[in-house]
Parts: sequence; structure tokens; C-alpha cells
Amino acid sequence: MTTRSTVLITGASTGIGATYADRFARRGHDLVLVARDKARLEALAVRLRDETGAAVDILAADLTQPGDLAAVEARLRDDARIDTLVNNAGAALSGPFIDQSTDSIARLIALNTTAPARLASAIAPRLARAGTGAIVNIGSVVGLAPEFGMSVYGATKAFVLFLSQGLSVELAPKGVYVQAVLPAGTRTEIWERAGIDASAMPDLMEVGALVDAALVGFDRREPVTIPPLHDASHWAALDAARLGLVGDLRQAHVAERYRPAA
Ligand SMILES: NC(=O)C1=CN([C@@H]2O[C@H](COP(=O)(O)OP(=O)(O)OC[C@H]3O[C@@H](n4cnc5c(N)ncnc54)[C@H](OP(=O)(O)O)[C@@H]3O)[C@@H](O)[C@H]2O)C=CC1
Ligand SMILES: N[C@@H](C=O)C(=O)O
Repeated sequence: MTTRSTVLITGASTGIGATYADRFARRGHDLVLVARDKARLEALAVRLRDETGAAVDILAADLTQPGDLAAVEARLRDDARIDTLVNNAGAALSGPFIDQSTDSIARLIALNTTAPARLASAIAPRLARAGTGAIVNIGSVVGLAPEFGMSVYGATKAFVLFLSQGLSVELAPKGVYVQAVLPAGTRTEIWERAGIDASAMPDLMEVGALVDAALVGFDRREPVTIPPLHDASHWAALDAARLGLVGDLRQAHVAERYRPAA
């Protein structure tokens, strides 16, 4: 009997994560759903079991708490049925950096960067040994734009993008697909949770459209998927300029513009 592929999704109680759960269940995958709200996870699990026949397990965990995070890591390390990790759980942090408490900054970094890195670290060796599997990391276009004024949130999302690109370079040759997904404004609870009035926002993308687009990129094995970017040449040009800059570094000598005046 073939073992059905199982997808572990963090932040699955609502929003983008809950939508990924719906879509992967309808694609024939079993699920492990992770978030803090056990009641919402169970309600989603019941619905998806009824509607799709998927086996859906829930794992209530606060990913900012080391003990809870360790339990999810152990599940990823030990459950060989899990061949796809969707690192989705995350939050935004509004307001100016100088008004944000140090503890709130630390909590955001724990959720948006430490947790996805640790969870990827838990599953990647097993996937590499198996020569198959996928890691989907949910970043944000905010990670490309310090001008948006969400410095800490954007920094966490720049981390997610870089981690994804680096893991793709390391793991693609071993048969493991790594995808960074960069949404822009999408209609979920993130805004209210961050104290941002979304009703004042310009048109937000509907979450189903976002996830369906991200899955088009997933099926194409695209390393970086940016559903709101209508002209893909902008990303290609940015990536080419980045590689051009790196290729033009001549580290043995100080650039002319930095040489002290004689
Ligand atoms: N919506 C948008 O405009 C955009 C969102 N993104 C990213 O998409 C991802 C999903 O966000 P979105 O669906 O919009 O947000 P939501 O706020 O709708 O959902 C966030 C999910 O993360 C879970 N979560 C929050 N804190 C924790 C925690 N401490 N431990 C475990 N789970 C937690 C929540 O569940 P619970 O409360 O039950 O724990 C919930 O399931 C995030 O990484 C976000 O940065 C990127 C770009 C745009
Ligand atoms: N979550 C949004 C900002 O708060 C985004 O990433 O666009």
C-alpha cells in the first residue's frame, strides 16, 4: 500500500495557512495542521476530513515557545510520511521601530524567522536523504522594500527569502524543492491582529487567489513565486543585477571611491 504524502502546515488555523490546508487536502494529501488555536484547528480538520477524506492531524503549538517548537521539530524529524513543510505561521508588527517594544520585536523574530529556520532544519536532512520533498516558505514583498516602513517585519521576510534561495541552491541538487512565496496585501486576519485597519487599505488580494497562484508556482517548481508581480521581468532584472554585483566584487583591493585622499 502506498503511503499518502503528508503536508505539515504552520499557521493553519486561518488565512493563508488554512487555505493551503484546503488545497493540499483536495489534491489528495494528508495533513498535519499547526497553530495555537486548537478549536479552530479541530474545526478545520473535521471539515476537511468530511469533504476530502484526508487524514488530518492537529498539533497545537505556540511557535514562539521553545518547548512547543521542539515538538513540531520532532514531528518533522520523525514522521516519514511528512514530505512537505509549509512554513506559513507569521505575524506583522505595525508602527515605527522606536515605538515597538524590544520584547515585541524579539517575539516577531522568533515567530517569523527562528521558527521557520528550525522547522526547515528539522525536516531538510531527512528529505535530502530521501531525495525528494518540498519546503514552502511564506515571505512577503515587504521584505524587498525598506521604504514600506515595516523594518523589523520586512527584515524577517528578507530572511525568509534569503534562506529559501540559499536552501534551494543547496537542496535542489538533492531532489528537494524549496519555494519562497512573496504575497503582497492579502485579505486575512493579519491586519487586525497587527492593529492595522485593512478597510483603509487599497484592494487586497483574496486569500484563495493568492494560494492558488502560489500553487501554480509550486507545480512549476519555481524558486521564488510572487503572485502580485504582474511583470516577471522586474524580478528577473533584480536577480540578474544582484548576481552581477556579486560577480563584480574584487575583494583584494579597496574601490577607488573609498580610497583616502592622498
Ligand atoms: N496577509 C497578508 O497581507 C500577507 C501575509 N504574509 C505572510 O503570510 C503568512 C500567513 O499570514 P496570514 O494568513 O495573512 O495571517 P493570519 O493572521 O490570518 O494567520 C496567521 C496564522 O499564524 C498562526 N500563528 C500566529 N502566531 C502564532 C504563534 N505564535 N505560534 C503558532 N502559530 C501562530 C495563527 O494561528 P493562531 O493564532 O491560532 O496561533 C494563524 O493560523 C505570514 O507569514 C505572513 O507574514 C505575507 C505577505 C502578505
Ligand atoms: N502582512 C502584510 C504586511 O503587514 C504584508 O506582508 O504585506
